[in-house]
Amino acid sequence: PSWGYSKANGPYTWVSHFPIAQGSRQSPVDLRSSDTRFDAKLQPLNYHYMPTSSRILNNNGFSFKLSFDDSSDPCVLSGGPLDGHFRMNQLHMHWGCDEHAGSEHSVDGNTYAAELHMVHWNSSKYSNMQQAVAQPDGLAVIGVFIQVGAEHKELKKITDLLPMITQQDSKIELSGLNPLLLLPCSPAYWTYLGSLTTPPLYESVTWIVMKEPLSISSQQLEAIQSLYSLRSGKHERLLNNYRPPQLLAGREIRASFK
Ligand SMILES: NS(=O)(=O)c1ccco1
Ligand SMILES: [Zn+2]
Repeated sequence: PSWGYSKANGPYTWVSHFPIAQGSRQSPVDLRSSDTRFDAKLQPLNYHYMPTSSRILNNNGFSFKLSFDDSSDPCVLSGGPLDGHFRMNQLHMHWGCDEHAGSEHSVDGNTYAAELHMVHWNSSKYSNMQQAVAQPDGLAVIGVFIQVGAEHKELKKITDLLPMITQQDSKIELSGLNPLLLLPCSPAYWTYLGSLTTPPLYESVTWIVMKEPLSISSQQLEAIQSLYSLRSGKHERLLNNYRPPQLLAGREIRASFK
């Protein structure tokens, strides 16, 4: 069966078709304070983000994905640990089946209900996402932890539409989402060199994980957990689409904060 998150085709089986799963720069990782070092030379992140139109797709049982039209460059990331400019191509999420697990990265072993990923490709060096996706300096992904609490107004523009795309491969247009409002107030982040957390697991990602989580309401989390998938042949809820933490294998994790 093609890869997924069930026992038969989940993260521990991926190595059979994607040997890089046992590579030395795999993601996610546990962000352990004993492995992180404050780096005063880290620049602030610089977002040139503005409200943009996108299409939300229940992308065949891995997650829901908002694809942006990156032919112009409405959303560009630079600064922080990055050299050059990175264009946002898509954003998506990972979640569990309860609010205590679901994120991919963890902080000293603590996991969150979900994790938002904003995927950018290096538009200073490559001409599109497909060219950049397998290059060691090809991608930059911002990870934002999500916990249950107050409703999140901007994410509501997405979660309100999810009931319309519960069936796999269904899609819907969404205009006017402002990715800037999907970032936490604090600029504090961790950064390290890693990989895609889903096959093909390319070791092409400079990870930037924000320290401060976003809050969403329990109703919003339920809307996310109500997406369906046919991945495992059965028509069932798409849950626990997160990869467990991988070996740091000697990598350093830098913190932009003390
Ligand atoms: N989950 S993630 O952001 O590493 C990703 C992007 C594309 C494939 O996997
Ligand atoms: Zn992801």
